[in-house]
Amino acid sequence: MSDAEPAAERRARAAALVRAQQGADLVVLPELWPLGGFAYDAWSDGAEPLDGPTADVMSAAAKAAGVWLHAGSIVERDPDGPVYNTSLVFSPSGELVHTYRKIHRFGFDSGEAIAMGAGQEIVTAATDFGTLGLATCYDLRFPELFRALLDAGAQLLVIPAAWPERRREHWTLLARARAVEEQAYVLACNTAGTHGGVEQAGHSLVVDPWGKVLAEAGMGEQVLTVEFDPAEVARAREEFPVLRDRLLGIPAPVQR
Ligand SMILES: O=C(O)CCC(=O)C(=O)O
Repeated sequence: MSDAEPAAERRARAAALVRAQQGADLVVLPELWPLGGFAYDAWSDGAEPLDGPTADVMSAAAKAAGVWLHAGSIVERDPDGPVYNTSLVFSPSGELVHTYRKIHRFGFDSGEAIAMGAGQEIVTAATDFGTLGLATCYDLRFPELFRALLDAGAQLLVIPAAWPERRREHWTLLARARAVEEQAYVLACNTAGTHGGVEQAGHSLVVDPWGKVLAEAGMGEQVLTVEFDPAEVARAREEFPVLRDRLLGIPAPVQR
């Protein structure tokens, strides 16, 4: 992905990649890819509604391939509010069945916390092969969100991202931590190339409920194809039932 590539070309290229995945169950794209990820100068002009050009193209691509499609995120223009970093999930018939507005906005060296509104809803998506739990990029650092997704029934945690190369160790470590902690699959799809001059980490990865990395991409743009058994979530939770030992209600701290 290069900063210079126009959104229409990115959409056409992404749609062709999705169409080529016929026979897959689920396809996942990264965060904010139509606008070149974290190139926040482009966000205001490039924001689009939920029935805008990215949704149109992705709906058609999901339908043509007959796949569940987590189409990464767009800058959503809400006519009544701010813009949001919003993920889109399409069914194999091309229907937009779920959206998720990123809850934790990245405020460190990015304008996201200023430019975007914060999502307020925990979102899960029931599919033919299990329940997806939706999170986006920086959300990965906040385990309480993933506990809430677990409690809402999530079995496969899907995390599109635009994570920079300089913190790649955190990306892979946190993806594995969330998988072990929630005893769930983690499907973490990251951008490659540069956004606004920032080198992206690539290294999309799929982690099983035991924390084992089943597949990991390199730094460049690539399609990562992974076969796994969603029933492993139930097996892992049964075989090593650590989630049963959760403290339901943290005791108040004692002053000594
Ligand atoms: O947390 C990080 O290190 C990166 C987060 C980020 O780039 C994002 O939320 O898009």
